[in-house]
Amino acid sequence: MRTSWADSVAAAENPATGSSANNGNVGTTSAPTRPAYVPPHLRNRTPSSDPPGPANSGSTSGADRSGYGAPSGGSNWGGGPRNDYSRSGYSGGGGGGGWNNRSGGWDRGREREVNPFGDDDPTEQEFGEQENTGINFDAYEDIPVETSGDNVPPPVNTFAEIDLGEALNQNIRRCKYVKPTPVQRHAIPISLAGRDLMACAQTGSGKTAAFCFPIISGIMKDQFVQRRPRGRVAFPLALILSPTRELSMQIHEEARKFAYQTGVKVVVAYGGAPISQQLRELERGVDILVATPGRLVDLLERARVSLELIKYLALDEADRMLDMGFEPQIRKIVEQMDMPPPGVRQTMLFSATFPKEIQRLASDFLSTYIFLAVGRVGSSTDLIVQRVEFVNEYDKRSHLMDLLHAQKANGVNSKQALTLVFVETKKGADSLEHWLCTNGFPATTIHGDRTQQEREHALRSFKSGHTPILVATDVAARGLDIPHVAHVVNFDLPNDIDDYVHRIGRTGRAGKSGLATAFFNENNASMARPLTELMQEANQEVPAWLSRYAARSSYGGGKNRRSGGGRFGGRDFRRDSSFSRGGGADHYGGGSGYGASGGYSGGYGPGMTSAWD
Ligand SMILES: Nc1ncnc2c1ncn2[C@@H]1O[C@H](COP(=O)(O)OP(=O)(O)OP(=O)(O)O)[C@@H](O)[C@H]1O
Repeated sequence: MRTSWADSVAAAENPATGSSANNGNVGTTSAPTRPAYVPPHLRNRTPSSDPPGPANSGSTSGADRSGYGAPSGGSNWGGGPRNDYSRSGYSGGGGGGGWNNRSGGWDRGREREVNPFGDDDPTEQEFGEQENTGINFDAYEDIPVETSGDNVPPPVNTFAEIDLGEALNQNIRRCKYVKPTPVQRHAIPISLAGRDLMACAQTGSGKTAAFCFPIISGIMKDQFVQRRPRGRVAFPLALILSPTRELSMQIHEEARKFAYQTGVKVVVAYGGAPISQQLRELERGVDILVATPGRLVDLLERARVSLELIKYLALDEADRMLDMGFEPQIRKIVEQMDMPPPGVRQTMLFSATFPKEIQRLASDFLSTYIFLAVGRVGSSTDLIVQRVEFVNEYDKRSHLMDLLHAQKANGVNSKQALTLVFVETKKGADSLEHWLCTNGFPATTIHGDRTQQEREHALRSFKSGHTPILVATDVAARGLDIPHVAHVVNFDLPNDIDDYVHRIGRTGRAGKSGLATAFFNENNASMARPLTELMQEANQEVPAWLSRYAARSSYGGGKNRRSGGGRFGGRDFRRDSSFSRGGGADHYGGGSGYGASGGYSGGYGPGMTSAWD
């Protein structure tokens, strides 16, 4: 059996040169014919060289309760560099300066913009030290892909095949993305063709870039972007919504890298942080707004943001955004404010899981969309070794201790092998963190009762390896991309298999392997069957005792029906007759109005069902 620690820290092969796949002439041929790109918020304005003030600087000093180490510098969490966008840099102006032209104003802008890669010398060699040199793409080669919808644009094999623009291509090289991941291969051409998209791809497979690249590229290329008034109200062109503050911050950091020196300005707004700073940042102009729904509603109600000019709407973790907790806020933002309707704006929904009920809801927000499934909907990646152990409630702490001691005994450098422990409640998180610390294991915690400053500090401390154990509630379950998470422990199993998929997806990312251990006992009986099926799908060894639990349990509805039906049924809900309106030929017409009868089939074929009963 693979050992988690060795696996997770082993750098995969395929060191990237960073330039091989992107040496094509993408974007260069059309430059002379294009007019200069001037971001709309800078039009009608006299160029000036005075830099704006500091952007949201995040927290820096909150002492962690664990008392283990201070956060190291250079972390991506909070404390971000200033969005020091040079105004003169956007002028481009005459002399044939196009959006991919490096002369004139464009270059001046490049000099002044803070380098989000954390290195002031943006040479290819300097970027060679980045994380992504170890991607094992072979892990994704034979992944099944399903698309449905009308006239699906064909996938690409390289970034060079897509006209993203030279500035963006250069950032892709800086990120050491040598070639697109499968979801990027399919989703980027679809989005660039202007199509609405519902995309489902496994955790850690590069969905962020899949929606960021077309948005950035689209804004860069748009010669007819409306002039936007400057002043108290911000008029973003793209809106990216995500369910948690930390995920919004992460998307912002990523998008800033992708948008570096493109002239596209990315701003983030999330709760728990001072709104005044975010307002100042918005006033300076925004092309792409990354936000959590609550803070965005606040900004909209204060009339400080208008969605009138939105051309691109992306929902990350879209199924979470449309579940009962968030749906009213999302509907308010998307349907009841001034956002252009589906068909006028372009909408992209991404997640690793997409229950059919949520697909149906989501179709309200889309127009004639394409459904894309990379891998099985809601499946976990088989890069993650999944173990389930029977542990009674009262034994959980000592069992965790045994695991941690075993890891320590393996002598793996803790900075390269982080452990993320998921628990059910905020109190449980605090209490477990305290217990771990008093037993000599540096731990910190993230959950909804901590201040935003504490949350950000905890993440920085974990990410840097200063505190190699993070005890978390589901607030950390989705989207967070933390290198070196080698082990995810489900100390308390969630009640929903999709939550499990997202939690374990914090390891085994971007082609690397990882380990996930779940503590299972009588209280988790309802999870036995979906867990068993998920593990079988991912070619994991299922303990005999768990199979017996699964055989005893039955589905009485509830949340644990596998997303989209897994391998046993359809994925795109439009293919499921119980969701169609009269079974007509209109299944792929997209849009709203599918007469959902609530007849969720679960996707489990009769043969399969009997195998479990
Ligand atoms: N083409 C690429 N080449 C190399 N690395 C990549 C590529 N695309 C993305 N990555 C890296 O893969 C990691 C995972 O990407 P990302 O966070 O976008 O995954 P995700 O699919 O959104 O995951 P989740 O479902 O957990 O939100 C990131 O570190 C990212 O930088």
